[in-house]
Amino acid sequence: MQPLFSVDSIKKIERNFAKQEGIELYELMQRAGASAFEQARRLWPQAGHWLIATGAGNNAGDGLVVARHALLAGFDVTLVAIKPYREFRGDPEKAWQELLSIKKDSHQRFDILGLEQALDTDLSSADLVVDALLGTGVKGALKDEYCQILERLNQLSRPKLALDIPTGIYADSGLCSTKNGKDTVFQADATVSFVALKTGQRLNQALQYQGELILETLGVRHALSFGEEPEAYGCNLQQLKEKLPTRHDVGSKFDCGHALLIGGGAHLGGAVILAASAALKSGAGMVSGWIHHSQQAAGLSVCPEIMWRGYNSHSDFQELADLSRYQAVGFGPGLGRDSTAEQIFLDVITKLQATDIPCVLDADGLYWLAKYTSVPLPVQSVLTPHAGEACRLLNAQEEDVFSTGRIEPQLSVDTAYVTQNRIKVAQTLAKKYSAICVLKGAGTVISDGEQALVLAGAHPAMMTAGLGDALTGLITSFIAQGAKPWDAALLATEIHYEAALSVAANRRRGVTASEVIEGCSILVNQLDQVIN
Ligand SMILES: NC(=O)C1=CN([C@@H]2O[C@H](COP(=O)(O)OP(=O)(O)OC[C@H]3O[C@@H](n4cnc5c(N)ncnc54)[C@H](O)[C@@H]3O)[C@@H](O)[C@H]2O)[C@H](O)CC1
Ligand SMILES: [K+]
Repeated sequence: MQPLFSVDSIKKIERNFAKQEGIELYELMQRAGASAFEQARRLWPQAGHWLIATGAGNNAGDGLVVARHALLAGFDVTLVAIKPYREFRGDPEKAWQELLSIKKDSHQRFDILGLEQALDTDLSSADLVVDALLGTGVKGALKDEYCQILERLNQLSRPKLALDIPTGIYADSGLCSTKNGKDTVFQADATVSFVALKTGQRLNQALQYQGELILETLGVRHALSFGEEPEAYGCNLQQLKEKLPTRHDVGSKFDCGHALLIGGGAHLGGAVILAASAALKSGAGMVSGWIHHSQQAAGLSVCPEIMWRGYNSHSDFQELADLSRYQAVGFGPGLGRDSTAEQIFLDVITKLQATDIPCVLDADGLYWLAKYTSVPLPVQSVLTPHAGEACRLLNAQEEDVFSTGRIEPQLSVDTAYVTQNRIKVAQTLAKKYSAICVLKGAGTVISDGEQALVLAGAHPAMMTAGLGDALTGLITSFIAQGAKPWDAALLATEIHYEAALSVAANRRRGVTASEVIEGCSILVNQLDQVIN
């Protein structure tokens, strides 16, 4: 697993490491520039003319070290200096002096352009663009001169490398700077990040702008050994594959878990049908679906292997509600917000409390949970909110129900807050509801209130209805098959994402949840082969 640190922690780790090794921070800048240079050569060996744009801080210093290596290797270099080098102080000044001191061949080109000159010059002779404008030190919206040069650099159809983090991305949140509603960010093909990964590099717009993410530790082998707590950990499917429940050669459907999906109120069948299909196709031995009777025929025609049972009213539902035979319950997709749905919520949650059957709550299940925050959830329940649902759950107060009746909770945080504080929100929700929280979004954050993991990434094809229902079905299925809810949440989230990527291939639009469910089935079976 890969630790993800705040910028403050990274700075402390750098300082403590330098102290421990008896080296200066300038040595780290040297290593940063040298390693970025090597990575750029590896990625784009044909690049003979390097365009390096520098800002005003240590990130610019890293860029000047790259420039020195490029000149020493015999390449042409054009520097674009937003701040004049004569005004540099400290380590960036040292890097500048060292760059000036080298001897280059007379045929080598070495130009330095200020902002105005750069904007007036045809820069298309460069083979590679290196962004050393701003790194982790960026605060607030980018100043105009940075926006202007970024627009120009992004227009160049040349490979682009960002040093540490693309200019315009905030390293703690992964959000980006904007101006007049447009993102002002360097669009990198690759980013060479230094020392350790910053939390924001697995979240939000960073996923769109950083390209391939390469970590150069600069010798800091054990970032965890400097007393700084990571904010979260990143991990991938390779690291999770062992969590897939074992499937034996001999046995029956009764050995492979019975998952129950509850939802699909009147006119709302699609979501629970998708969730139940995902549970079945990811390996549950048996899947039952409880759905409004008006939707039952639709469920049967889509997936006759699922045991669909219809309810008309809450009293019908009570007759169905013997929950003891299931190993996991997925609750909420398309359930609805009427009084029947409310009764069903209270009924199911109360019944499950008396068992050790984990419950995965999604969609309208989360809506009702926000109305009844004080109703204890079954042990090891899993909540799967997106940002909007997370707001509702965060804002919900017990007194909403008990003192003021069922009103919409007072808004105190909004989705922008959730997006900006994804790790903290997932941790807070997990604590508040004593559950595992799977906060969906660009970089899904999973927390049990203590640890937090960032999984999956972002893909344009995933912005489509039904994908969340599929995830609910997958988590429920893995729990039913024997995985611990925490492991099931991690595994399902990553499989869901990887399957969506592979199903989407080159498509950015029009990928359906049904296709992703098929993709999950294929991926689960591939994992099975790898493990066995
Ligand atoms: N500490 C080390 O020795 C190492 C650092 N590395 C690299 O350093 C950067 C972080 O450097 P820092 O000087 O803290 O910040 P920046 O270079 O990113 O920028 C600071 C610079 O930018 C100005 N500024 C801030 N906000 C804005 C804004 N919105 N618009 C315009 N300008 C802004 C601010 O005034 C400062 O002048 C890190 O990312 C690494 O690349 C090395 O990795 C190794 C060791
Ligand atoms: K940068």
